Amino acid sequence: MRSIKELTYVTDKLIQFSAIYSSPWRFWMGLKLALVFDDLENIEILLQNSKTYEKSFIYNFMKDTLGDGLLTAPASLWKIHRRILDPKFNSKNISCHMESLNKNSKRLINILETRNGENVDIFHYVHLCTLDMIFDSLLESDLNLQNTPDCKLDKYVKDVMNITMERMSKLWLYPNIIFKNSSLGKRLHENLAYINNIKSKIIRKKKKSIEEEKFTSEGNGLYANKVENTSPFLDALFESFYETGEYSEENIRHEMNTFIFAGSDTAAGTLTFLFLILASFPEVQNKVYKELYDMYGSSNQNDDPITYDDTKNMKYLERVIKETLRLFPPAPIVSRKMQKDTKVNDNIVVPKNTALFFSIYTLHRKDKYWTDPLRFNPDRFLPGNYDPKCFIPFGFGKRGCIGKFFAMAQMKTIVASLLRKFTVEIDNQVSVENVSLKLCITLKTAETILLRFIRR
Ligand code: HEM
Repeated sequence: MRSIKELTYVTDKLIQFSAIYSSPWRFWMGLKLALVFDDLENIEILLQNSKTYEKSFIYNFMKDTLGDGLLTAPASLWKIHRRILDPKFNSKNISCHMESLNKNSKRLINILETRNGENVDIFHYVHLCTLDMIFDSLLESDLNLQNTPDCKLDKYVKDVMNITMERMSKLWLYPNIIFKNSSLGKRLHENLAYINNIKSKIIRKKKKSIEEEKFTSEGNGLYANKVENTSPFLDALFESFYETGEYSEENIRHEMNTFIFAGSDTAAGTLTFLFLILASFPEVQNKVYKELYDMYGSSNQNDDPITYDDTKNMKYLERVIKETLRLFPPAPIVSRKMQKDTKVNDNIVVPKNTALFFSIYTLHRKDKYWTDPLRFNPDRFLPGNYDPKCFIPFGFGKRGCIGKFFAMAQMKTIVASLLRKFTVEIDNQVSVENVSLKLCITLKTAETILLRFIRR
């Protein structure tokens, strides 16, 4: 796979090869052997294996941006940092972000009200909204990008992904020294400098507030006098920085970038597919609305905001989101490096250093695991109707997504907020088969999706 076109349309290739070859099939990337798995049995064994905690070389392309953040960290550092951050993404800590999720969804409602009935580029708006949510709730900074068009942060974030993708497709840009001096490398540097500038302000503000609150190591520890309403995530990073040194300032910067990128683009991509589906399948949209109407009647979100418990009760919406993630998983492939020669089963021994690719995309579309796989059918997710092991949009095993509960709360709040207020329409309804896809680090629609939000 050498040209950008082939890499961009990798999902087509995956489908093509997965139909011809049985899992695992192998290919060479230059001198590196790679195996692609899309069968449940081997994926389950391999992704749970502690010998596959190390990420493959493919993640090195993201290192300029994410450094040793969780997604790209070597296994030894990842274990320490994941242990620190894991508790910050449990239900209790997610529920404290609901105020921010409601506030930023309301901003999106207000913007769409001004565009009532017009065609809008849905990805653009939901991307701004998810970025606002990450900055506001996790990084204690209400940037309000949705109402600050002069701040081009979303454009820089998007461009970083485009540049990374372009580099992956150009073999001559693989050596760091060549890439850094290329025009693409310089553009990446400029984009990251812009994002860094915003992060520096956040770090300065956090340090100042810690000093002002006199977080001393005496008495009950650093956070003895902790102010309320701070972000558990940011607190954990700085607590570890001051108390144990397990996060350095550079690690904190990389972790912030990791959450900015991993937490906004994935959800925005999924929401784009989801609204496209709702506009194309009005019967599904009506059912989601009915569930919301049963919960809220025609009350206003100002008077009746969405609580974390509400999001857990949105059972039909949850199935619609799951069905969207099944057909359009934002991370269609994840990859690992095998650290030792490993016998997977009687037929397969994977040699040390082999790059393993797990194709979530084809696993989710195989008729071996899913009845009528291309049919959009949320009810396949009713309890007992499916094997949860075949559904892994958030990855699998210990290196799976840390933000999955946050992501579900974020996406449900946005969808529920918008559907309480608007119906969604599209000029030409689509079917699952004819949604064209591209890979730009995460899975996206190949074309801009224009939808109309019409006030109820
Ligand atoms: C629809 C939304 C999302 C999907 C489908 C998704 C999917 C994934 C997947 C498949 C992985 C594993 C990657 C791998 O194995 O290489 C992952 C990892 C990760 N995700 Fe998510 N994600 C989503 C949203 C989020 C959000 C909202 C956040 C942050 C708040 C987040 C933060 C992360 C981080 C930090 C990792 C690395 C975890 C580690 O290696 O310990 N993700 N995600």
